[in-house]
Amino acid sequence: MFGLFKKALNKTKEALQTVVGTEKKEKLSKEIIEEALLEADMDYDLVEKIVSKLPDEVSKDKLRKEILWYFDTPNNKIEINDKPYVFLIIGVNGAGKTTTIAKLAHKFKKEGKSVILGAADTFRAAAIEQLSKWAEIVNVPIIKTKHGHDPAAVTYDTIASAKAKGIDIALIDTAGRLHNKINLQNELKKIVNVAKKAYENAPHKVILIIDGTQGSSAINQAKVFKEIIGADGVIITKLDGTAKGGSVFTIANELRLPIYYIGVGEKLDDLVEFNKEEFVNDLLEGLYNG
Ligand SMILES: Nc1nc2c(ncn2[C@@H]2O[C@H](COP(=O)(O)OP(=O)(O)OP(=O)(O)O)[C@@H](O)[C@H]2O)c(=O)[nH]1
Repeated sequence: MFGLFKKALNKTKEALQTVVGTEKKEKLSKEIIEEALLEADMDYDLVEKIVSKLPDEVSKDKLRKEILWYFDTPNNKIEINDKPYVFLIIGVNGAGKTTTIAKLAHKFKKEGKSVILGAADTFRAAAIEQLSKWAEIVNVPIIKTKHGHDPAAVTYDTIASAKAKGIDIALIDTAGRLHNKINLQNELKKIVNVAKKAYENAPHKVILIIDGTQGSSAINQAKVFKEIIGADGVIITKLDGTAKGGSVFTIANELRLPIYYIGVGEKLDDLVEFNKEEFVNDLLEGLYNG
């Protein structure tokens, strides 16, 4: 069970070790803990809250309890309880939407479910091509249209096709950047309305993809998406590529949304279901070196 987040926290561990060293520790001083958590990019206010409750010398267990106390995100698993179950994937360009859709498709297929993709990011030709390549690799059908065509129509066709063919899950990609915020808002709202026309329960989950390497700018962009369309939860990508593992706490606290998965690499299997206790355990293992 443990160690699931080791790959995600590899670089963060290295950053922590620049502060605490590499030998195993029973206790750490609260000053060192403060410095290490800030080094891992945990939000300053959060670090201050945690540290204010600590004695001078702190055991791993004590610190685990304090961090979990402030890590106020529910462990929400996605339960596929309808057919088709429709996911709308939103987020800025480059956050990892396309790769994450491929990883989700791969995961659901491994669980024996059928999947269809919808290429509703019609704003960029490359996005349609990229998703088509993934569909081929994962071996799932894809509904697509020409660059510039109506993304709501692609959404409708994807859901209608899932219904007609008895497909379990539809994963729909969306554009991350239009000409401006109003355009983006109008397009996403239209996609949601049309999804409901295709199937009244859709979309079952609107998932916001956040680039874990981007720090506070990613959080501000995520807030814009949450504000204009709403989201049920997030997936944080590229945690393997950053020493900012502490940003997971900031994202959870600022957005107040469940974290469903963490992206830990560019391969199809590099997607880990999030669990806050395990995540904190792995982070503390990095801090106390064991
Ligand atoms: N290391 C690492 N790289 C990732 C992860 N997820 C995505 N990437 C990489 O990040 C880059 C951007 O990912 P895309 O999936 O193309 O991002 P996107 O949001 O769909 O971007 P557009 O297609 O430009 O809208 C690619 O090079 C991916 O391989 C991850 O969890 N870890």
